Amino acid sequence: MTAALQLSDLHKSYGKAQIIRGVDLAIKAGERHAIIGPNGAGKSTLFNLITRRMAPSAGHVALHGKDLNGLAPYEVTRMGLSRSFQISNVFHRLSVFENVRCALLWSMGYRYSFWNLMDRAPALTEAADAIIAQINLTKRREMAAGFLSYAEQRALEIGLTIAGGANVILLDEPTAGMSNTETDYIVELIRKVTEGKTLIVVEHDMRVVFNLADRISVLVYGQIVATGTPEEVRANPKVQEAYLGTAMAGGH
Ligand SMILES: Nc1ncnc2c1ncn2[C@@H]1O[C@H](COP(=O)(O)OP(=O)(O)OP(=O)(O)O)[C@@H](O)[C@H]1O
Repeated sequence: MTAALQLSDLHKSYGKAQIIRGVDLAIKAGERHAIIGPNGAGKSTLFNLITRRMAPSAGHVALHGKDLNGLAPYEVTRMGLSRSFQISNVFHRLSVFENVRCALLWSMGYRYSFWNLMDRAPALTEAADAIIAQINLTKRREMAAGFLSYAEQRALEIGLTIAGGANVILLDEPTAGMSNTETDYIVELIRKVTEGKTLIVVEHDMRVVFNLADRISVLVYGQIVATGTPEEVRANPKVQEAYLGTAMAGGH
């Protein structure tokens, strides 16, 4: 079966600094895949290469078998790949509903100037409300996003990421800065909204990684040193070495 996402001998250098050094990875459709690794290992760079925010120095990324080389990021989005950012792209002054509707419009290729026109689009309202219900924010529908709690803002962020109906979702540290309770809440939410989709998540919290992921890849200095199920990765000596045993010890 064609992989949802296939990285082949992927390289990225900045001048003489080689940041991604020959990454090969096949992510299956419907898989939840976590990418972990020490700070500066190249995880965000890898995301930027996958989404075409950056062009690789060498190698290929293929989405559902189609080579992405030469495509613009928006073209990749249109092909069904969507990502969230470490820094939120929620509009704080807009309501929850307006934020979601905005993301839906973007995904359909409209510009913000069509805003009023879209007021008359019941189908759009219905679609926005369905997403708001999925991320458990129906009671906050009219609230300005800036007044939501941190966890709710991250939930909205996830809602915006899935709004376009993408079937490959990339989440960059979705639980960063959260308490344990908030983390558990967001993990459940991610599980729910990515059901049947392919998820690639960069995450530092090992509890989240081992809870959520079907498979894990460990990136160290721009190379994948291990890929496997949580059990396989936990038992891998190279991984234990990369983490000096510390982060893995808490990874239940
Ligand atoms: N535009 C750039 N020019 C030069 N070096 C860069 C650039 N962007 C990133 N780097 C370097 O590439 C390396 C990998 O960075 P990247 O942000 O991808 O790592 P990361 O694994 O996501 O780290 P973290 O876990 O801290 O977010 C770092 O050493 C960083 O300094």
